[in-house]
Amino acid sequence: MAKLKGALKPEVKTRGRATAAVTKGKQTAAAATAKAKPAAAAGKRQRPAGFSDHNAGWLKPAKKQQQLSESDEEEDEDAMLDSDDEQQQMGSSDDDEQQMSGSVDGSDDDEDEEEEPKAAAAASKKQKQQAKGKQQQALFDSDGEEGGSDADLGIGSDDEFGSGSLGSDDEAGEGESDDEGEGDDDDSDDEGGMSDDSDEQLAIERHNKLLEKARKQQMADAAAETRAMATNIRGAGSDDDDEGMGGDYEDDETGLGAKLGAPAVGPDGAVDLDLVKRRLKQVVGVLEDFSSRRAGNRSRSDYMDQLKADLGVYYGYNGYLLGQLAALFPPGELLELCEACESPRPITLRVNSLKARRRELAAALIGRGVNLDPIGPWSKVGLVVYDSKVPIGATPEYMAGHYMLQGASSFMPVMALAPQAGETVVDVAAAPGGKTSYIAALMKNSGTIFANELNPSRLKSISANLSRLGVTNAVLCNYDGRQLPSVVGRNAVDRVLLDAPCSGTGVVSKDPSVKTSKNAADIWRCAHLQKQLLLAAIDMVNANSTSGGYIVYSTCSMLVEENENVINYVLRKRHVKVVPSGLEFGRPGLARFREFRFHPSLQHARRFYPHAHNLDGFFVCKLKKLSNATSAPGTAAAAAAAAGKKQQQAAHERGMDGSDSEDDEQQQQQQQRKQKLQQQHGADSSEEEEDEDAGASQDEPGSSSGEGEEDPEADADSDDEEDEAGSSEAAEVEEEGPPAWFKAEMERVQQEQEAAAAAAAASRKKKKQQQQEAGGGTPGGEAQQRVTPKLPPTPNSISSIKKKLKQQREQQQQQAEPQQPQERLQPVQANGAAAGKAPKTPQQQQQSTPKQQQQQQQQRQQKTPKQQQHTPQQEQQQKTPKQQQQQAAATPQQPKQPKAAATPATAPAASKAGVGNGSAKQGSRKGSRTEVKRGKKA
Ligand SMILES: C[S@@+](CC[C@H](N)C(=O)[O-])C[C@H]1O[C@@H](n2cnc3c(N)ncnc32)[C@H](O)[C@@H]1O
Repeated sequence: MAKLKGALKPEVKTRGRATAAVTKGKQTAAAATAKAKPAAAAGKRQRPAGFSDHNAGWLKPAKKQQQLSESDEEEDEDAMLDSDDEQQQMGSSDDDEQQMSGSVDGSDDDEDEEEEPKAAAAASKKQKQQAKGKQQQALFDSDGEEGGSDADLGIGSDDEFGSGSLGSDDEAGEGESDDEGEGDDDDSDDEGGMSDDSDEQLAIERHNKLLEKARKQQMADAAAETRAMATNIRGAGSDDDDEGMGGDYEDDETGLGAKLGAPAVGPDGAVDLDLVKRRLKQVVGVLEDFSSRRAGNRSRSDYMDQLKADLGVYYGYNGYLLGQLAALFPPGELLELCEACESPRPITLRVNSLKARRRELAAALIGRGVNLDPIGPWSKVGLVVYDSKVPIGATPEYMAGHYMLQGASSFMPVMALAPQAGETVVDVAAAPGGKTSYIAALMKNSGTIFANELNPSRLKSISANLSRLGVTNAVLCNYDGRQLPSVVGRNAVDRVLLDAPCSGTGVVSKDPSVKTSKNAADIWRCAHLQKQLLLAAIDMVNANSTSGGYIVYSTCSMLVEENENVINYVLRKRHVKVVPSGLEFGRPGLARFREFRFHPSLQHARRFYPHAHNLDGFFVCKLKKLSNATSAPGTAAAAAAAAGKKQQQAAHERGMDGSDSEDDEQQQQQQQRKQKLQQQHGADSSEEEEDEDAGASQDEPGSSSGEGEEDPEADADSDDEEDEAGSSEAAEVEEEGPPAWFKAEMERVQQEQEAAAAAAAASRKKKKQQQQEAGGGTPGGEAQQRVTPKLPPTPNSISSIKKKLKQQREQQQQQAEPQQPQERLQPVQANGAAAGKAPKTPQQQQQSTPKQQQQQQQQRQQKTPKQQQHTPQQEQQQKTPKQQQQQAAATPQQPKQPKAAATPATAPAASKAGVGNGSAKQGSRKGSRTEVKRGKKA
C-alpha cells in the first residue's frame, strides 16, 4: 500500500495557519511525494458527488472540439433530469463514509497501483488546479462593473462574488487584478491527463473521482501514520493493525494520534496539523461505529467535543458555527463539508438565452481556449469551466452579453420561481443581477421585473449586467425590501423572488471570514430581517394571479434558523403553503431540527451542499399564496375568530337538538386543541400528530393552485399531501372563499340590513293598515304583495347584502319623498315589460301608489334574467377578495347592482323619455341605458 502523503497535504497546511502554529517538518515531504502519489483511479467506483451529466457527447473539452457533432442540437431541447444522478449524488456520501472507515484496510491497493501512472499525472494536474484556485477565482473577480479596476480582465458581475451576507455587501467589489488567466497556458499539456479517460466520463466527473481518490489515499496514509506513530510510542514493532481505533487501541487513546482532550502538538510543542487531521479522521471513525470502536468508557460527547475542537483548530471555524453544523450533519459528513468548503466550487456560467444558444457559445469559447462542459442535465443554459486560456470575464462573447458568470447554485431559485412570459415579477434583493437576468431570459424579456436592491452602490452592478445582457423588461428600484408592498402594491404581482441577505454560511469557500465572524446574534439578526422581507414578498403577490401566485425564498446559508425556521414562521403569518420546487435534486428541507418541529411540507424545500452536490451551500423554498388575506388561518386571531364562530354555531345547533353537555365539552376541547395547534403551527409542537393537524390547515384543494401548468409533478405531490393531511381546513378555505374577517364584516352588515328591512316592513305593514282603514284597501297594495320577491335565506354574499341594502334605501326613500303623480306610471309600465310580467292595465297602474310602483320597479330590476342566472355564491366567487372588500366598503354609499336602477334624479328623466313615444332613447344616459335594455327584452 502506498504510504505517501496525499495530494491535498499542502492545502491542509495552509488551512491551519490562521489558528495554529504549524509544525513545518512534514510539509516538504508531503509536497515532494504528492506528485508521485496516485491521486485517483478513475471510474471504477460509484460516481462521486458533484455535477452529473448525461451530455457527455455533447461537447468535448477544448482539445476535442473538432469532434463536435450535429447530433448535439437536440440536447438543448431535450436535456432531462435524471433522478439516478441524484441518487448517486446523494448516495455518494455513504460511499465516502465507507472509505473513511474502511480505507485503512487497503482493499483498493491493487487498483491504485494499476492506475498509478495515469493517476499520478492527474494528481499533478489536480495540484496545479488547486494552486490555481485563486487564478480561477480571479477570472471572475476582475469585475469592472462592480468596481473592478482592470478592464482587460473582464467585467463579470456575478452573484457568487456579490455578497449575500449581511454587512458585507461590498465584497463583490474585491475583484483581484488578474492576468493570471493567461498563465493557464502552462497547464494545457496536463489536460491530456483528464481527457485520456473514457469519453463517457465528463471531465468534471473525472475531476471529482480524482479528488475522491486523493482524499481516500490521504486517509489511508493518515491511518498508516497513526499506526506507525502509535507503534513508536508503544515501542511495539507491529504496524499491521488496520483496525484503527478498534482492536489494540481500544483502551489506548494514542490511536487517535493524540489523546482525547489533549492538544495535538508535535515534538517542538507546536500544534501539529497532521496530528489534528489524523485524530479528526479517527474520531469520525469511532463515532460512526461507536459501540465497537470507542475506547474504554469514553462517551459519545467526549468524541464529539474532540471532533469539534479539532475541526476548529484545523479548519478555523468558531465554536458557534461548528455547533450548528455538527447538529446538521453526522460526523463523517461534517468533516467532508469542512473539507469541501476549503476549495472553490467549479466556475460556471449561464448562457443568456436572450442573445445566444449554448452550443454556439460553447463552441466559440472552446475556440478561444476555454475548457468547458455542460453543467449537467438539469440545466439547458449552464456551462462549467475547468480552465481557460483567456479571462473568462472579458471575452468578446461576455462583453456582448452572451453569458453571465453565475454560480450553479444560483440557477436554482430562478428555476424554482419558473417565471412566465408576460408576468409581473419582483426580485426583492437583486444585486448584482444574476438571478434577475435569468428571470428576464425565462420571461423572454416580456412582462415586467421590478429589480430591487437596498444598497445604492450595488445598483450599478445590476444596471450594467442587465444592460450588457440585453434585458429590457426590468425596472430598477432602490428600496428596503420591507417597504416594497407599499411601492409595488399589495396583491399586485405574479411572482416574487427573495434571494435574501444572509449569513453566507454556504459560501465559506468564497468568504472564509464567515468561519469566524458569525455568531448567534448575527444569525438572529439575519433571520429577523429575512422574516420581515419574506412577509413583504408574500404581501406583494396576488394569490389570484391566473399564471402565478408564487414566492421563492432562497439563501446561501445552511443554517436552519435562516431557512426552515423562516418559512415556518411565514406559514403561521400568511396564507401560503410550501409547494415542490420542481428542482429534481438537492436534499429535502428539514421538518425537524434540534428543538424545532416544522411543518412537514418543508420537505419540499431543497438544500444544497458543497460536499454532496459540489454547489455552494444553498436553500430554496417555493411558496404558493393561497389567499390575499393578511392573516393566515393559522394565526391566533383568525383561529380564535373561527373557533368562536364555530362554537357559537355548535351551541346554537345543540340548543336546537338537545345534545348533551359531554359532547359540548369534547367539542370545546377539540376546538381549543385545534386553536392551540393553529397558533403553534408546528414550530413548538412536539407531537407528530400535531404537526399533521397543523399541516391540514395549510392545505388547499389543488384545483385553485394553478400549479399544473408549470409543475405537473408538483400538482400530484400537492394532491397527495392534501389527501394525507386531511382536508377539513382546506374545504373551509375553499367553500368560504373570503377570509374570516371579511365574512365577519359581511355578517355584521347583513344583520344591520336585516334589522333595517324588518323595521321598514313593519312600517309598511302599518301604513298599509292605515290605508286600508282609510280607503278600504288598494289593489296596488295587493300587487305589491304579489310581486315583492321573498328574499332568499341570507346567504353570506355581497349581492344579497346589497339587495337588502338597496331595498332598505328604497323603503326609506319612499317614506321620505313627496309623491309625484305625473311620473308615477312610467317606471311601472317599463318595468312590467322588462321583468316579463304581464303589464298591468293603466287602471291597475293608476291604482298603485308611487311608492309601490317604485318598489315594484326596484324589485323587478333586482331580478333581471341576467341576475337570475347567477347565484350569490357564484357572484361571490367571481370576485377577488380584494374586489369583494372594495365592494363591501362601497356598498352602503354606492350600490352598483342592479345596473339599471335609476337614481331618484334620473328616474324622472327616464319616465319623461318614455312618455308619449314608448321609447327611452332620448332619455338621460342612465335612464336610456335602462330603457334600451328593457326595450329589447320587450
Ligand atoms: C444574496 S444577495 C442577492 C443576490 C442576487 N439575488 C443575485 O442573484 O444576483 C442579497 C442582496 O440583498 C441586499 N439587501 C440587504 N438588505 C436588503 C433589504 N432590506 N432590502 C433589499 N435588499 C437588501 C444586499 O445588498 C445584497 O445585494
